[in-house]
Amino acid sequence: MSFTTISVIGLGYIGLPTAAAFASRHKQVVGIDINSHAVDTINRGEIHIVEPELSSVVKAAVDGGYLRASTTPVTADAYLIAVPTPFKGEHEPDMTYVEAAAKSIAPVLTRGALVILESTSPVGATEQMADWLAAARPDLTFPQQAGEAADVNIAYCPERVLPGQVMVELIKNDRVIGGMTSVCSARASNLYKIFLEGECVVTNSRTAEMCKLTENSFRDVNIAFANELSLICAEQGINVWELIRLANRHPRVNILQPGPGVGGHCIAVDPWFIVAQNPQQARLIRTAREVNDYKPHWVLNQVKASIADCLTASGKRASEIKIACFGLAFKPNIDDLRESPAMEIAGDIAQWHSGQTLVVEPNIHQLPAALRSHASLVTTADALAQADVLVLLVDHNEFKAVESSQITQRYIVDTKGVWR
Ligand SMILES: NC(=O)c1ccc[n+]([C@@H]2O[C@H](COP(=O)([O-])OP(=O)(O)OC[C@H]3O[C@@H](n4cnc5c(N)ncnc54)[C@H](O)[C@@H]3O)[C@@H](O)[C@H]2O)c1
Ligand SMILES: CC(=O)N[C@@H]1[C@@H](OP(=O)(O)OP(=O)(O)OC[C@H]2O[C@@H](n3ccc(=O)[nH]c3=O)[C@H](O)[C@@H]2O)O[C@H](CO)[C@@H](O)[C@@H]1O
Repeated sequence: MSFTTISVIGLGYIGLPTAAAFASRHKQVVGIDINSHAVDTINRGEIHIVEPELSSVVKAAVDGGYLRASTTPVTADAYLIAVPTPFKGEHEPDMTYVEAAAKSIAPVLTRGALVILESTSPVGATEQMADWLAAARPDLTFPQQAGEAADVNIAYCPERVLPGQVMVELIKNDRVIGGMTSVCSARASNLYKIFLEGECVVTNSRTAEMCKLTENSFRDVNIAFANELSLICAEQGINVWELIRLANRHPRVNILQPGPGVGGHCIAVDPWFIVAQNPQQARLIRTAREVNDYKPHWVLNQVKASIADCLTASGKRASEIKIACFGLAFKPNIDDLRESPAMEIAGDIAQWHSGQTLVVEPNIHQLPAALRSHASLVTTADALAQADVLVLLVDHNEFKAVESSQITQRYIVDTKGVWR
């Protein structure tokens, strides 16, 4: 059965580009979101998030009549669920958004529908989602009871696009297809082939769930290695950036870069899903999370030491010292502040420091509420002209473009090795 109508549930960083990609191939796409501001914005042909090349694709899709957004679920041939899966409490996966999304589409499901879970999820989540749908629709059969002959097909197909390059990677990346049966996998592959240039690699739903968690845990562990090296090098008086450059000249060594910590919606979150389900086995994965989560505290201590040096050398009072934090986003050249170590560090500095805290973040127009009363948003030029202590937290292109002649300060904490 082919796909004429497609519904994407959750129109955020993943759902909106996915909906726009299907619509750009002239499928009839209805995006569903509980956020009416997002829905209204999309229906005007505009976007509520920052992602290169997304806005023109959404505008063309909406203007062409292929994409519309709504707060009310509608019947479709295929449903893709891309709602948040954060953690709650002691790093337990919070599946309440997936549960709500599944329950919201259950009433409009029809025989022959395909439901795909794209949200990053713990192992077993797709089977759980199938149970929620089956409980809500006893008149339809699902793969658990009916196998290949089920009325509704279900698959887990994780998303692995890199924020900042979503519109390219969405099309080009290979995609893992974890159908609950082989029919589910075949149908899910056919759906993605509407826009996919990469390959569809078929497995079962549990392996596909674990594959997504594995990819991000692999990266987290490797970044933790780099962050641990940065602590060791500071102790030993060695430049960690030079050290890594040299070690990476070995044909089989490829160390990642240290930074202020690991942020974002994914790498700082997903490894915990493995730890939560496998507390005895996942020792390295847990330690990597702890190493990366410790890094912002270490940076804060470096900043405090720098301020102490500045106080001694300048004879100023602490309240007269101006600190400038460069960057709030969780990685370079994006506006996403979620789970950002830079935000955490800037927030802690602003709370703790009795003098002025200046913040430079070229990708936002207003400081987030948590910072607004303790810090001011300024330009790079103003921060460089006014501050006594510079704290570089994100390697945005704008900061990389600063000439060494523009930096007159002696007190610099550079977490990304940009102003070495
Ligand atoms: N952002 C990424 O880089 C990325 C990459 C790969 C996988 N993922 C995963 O994809 C999923 C979505 O992430 P995101 O970054 O797009 O999140 P997001 O917060 O940007 O977007 C999620 C959207 O879902 C909406 N929503 C919440 N509950 C809903 C419901 N019941 N019905 C309809 N809409 C609902 C929210 O209003 C929001 O607009 C998560 O599981 C995430 O881990 C994200
Ligand atoms: C396996 C993988 O690649 N997964 C990607 C990842 O996307 P992301 O944008 O979250 O990933 P990163 O760019 O790695 O950034 C994460 C944090 O790590 C910091 N960092 C990075 C490299 C480094 O050498 N040193 C660092 O310190 C960086 O500053 C930032 O805070 O998860 C998405 C959602 O699941 C995936 O879809 C996407 O494929």
